[in-house]
Amino acid sequence: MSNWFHTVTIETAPILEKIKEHPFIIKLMDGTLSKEVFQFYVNQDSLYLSEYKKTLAMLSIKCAAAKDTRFFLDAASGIIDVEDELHQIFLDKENFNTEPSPSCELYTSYMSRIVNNHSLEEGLAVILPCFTIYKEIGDYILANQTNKDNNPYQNWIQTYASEDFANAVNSAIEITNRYAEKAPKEVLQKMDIAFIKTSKLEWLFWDSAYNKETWKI
Ligand SMILES: Cc1ncc(CO)c(N)n1
Ligand SMILES: Cc1ncsc1CCO
Repeated sequence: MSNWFHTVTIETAPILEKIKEHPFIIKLMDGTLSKEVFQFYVNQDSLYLSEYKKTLAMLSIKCAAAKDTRFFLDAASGIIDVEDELHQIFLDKENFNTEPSPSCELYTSYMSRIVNNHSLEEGLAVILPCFTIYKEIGDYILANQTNKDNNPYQNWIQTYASEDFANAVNSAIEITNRYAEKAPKEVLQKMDIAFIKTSKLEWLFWDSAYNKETWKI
C-alpha cells in the first residue's frame, strides 16, 4: 500500500541507518555506554520531553476529529508516565542541569514553531519521528543485543520496544497518513521537509549527548 509515511520512510532510511551506527546506540546496546554520557542524555531528554508533551497537547487541539485530539492528549500524558518512571530510575536529580543543550533547544524549538505557526499536517509530520525512530531503535536494540540480563540500560530499552509504545506509534502513523491523503501536493512537500528535518534532529540529539554538547560561549 502506498501512503505518505511509507514514502517518507524510504527517503529517510539513510538517516535511520546513521542512527543505528552511532556509537551512542552501539554502546547503549552492548551496555558499555559511560554512565556520564547516559546521565547527560537522560538529563537533556527530560528537558526535551517536558517541552514535547506541551507540543503534543497543542497539536491535539488543532485536530478536527475528537478521537485524534484524544490520542495526542493521551500521548502527552503518557509522556508524563515515562518521565516519572524512567527518570526515577536513571535521573540524577542532585546534579540536574536545567539548561537545554544547543541541540535540545533547537529540536524542541523547531517542533514548537512548526506546530504553532504552520499547518496541522506539517505539525503531524514534525512530531512523528519522535515516535517512529524511537520505535525503530527500541526494536533494533532488542533484536540485536546479547546481554538483556545485565545491560544497565535495559529498562530504557524495554520502554521503547514495548507493545504499548508500538500501539501509540501505529496510531500516530495512521492519523498522519489520514490527513496526508487529503492534503495537496504543496502541503505534502512541507510535511516531507518537516519529517526529514526532525529525523536529522533525532540523530543530532544522540550525537550531542555522546559529545556532552555545551554552549560554546
Ligand atoms: C529526543 C527524543 N526523541 C523521542 C523520544 C521518544 O519519546 C525521546 N524520549 N527523546
Ligand atoms: C514516550 C513517548 N514518546 C513519544 S509518544 C510517547 C508516549 C506514548 O504513550
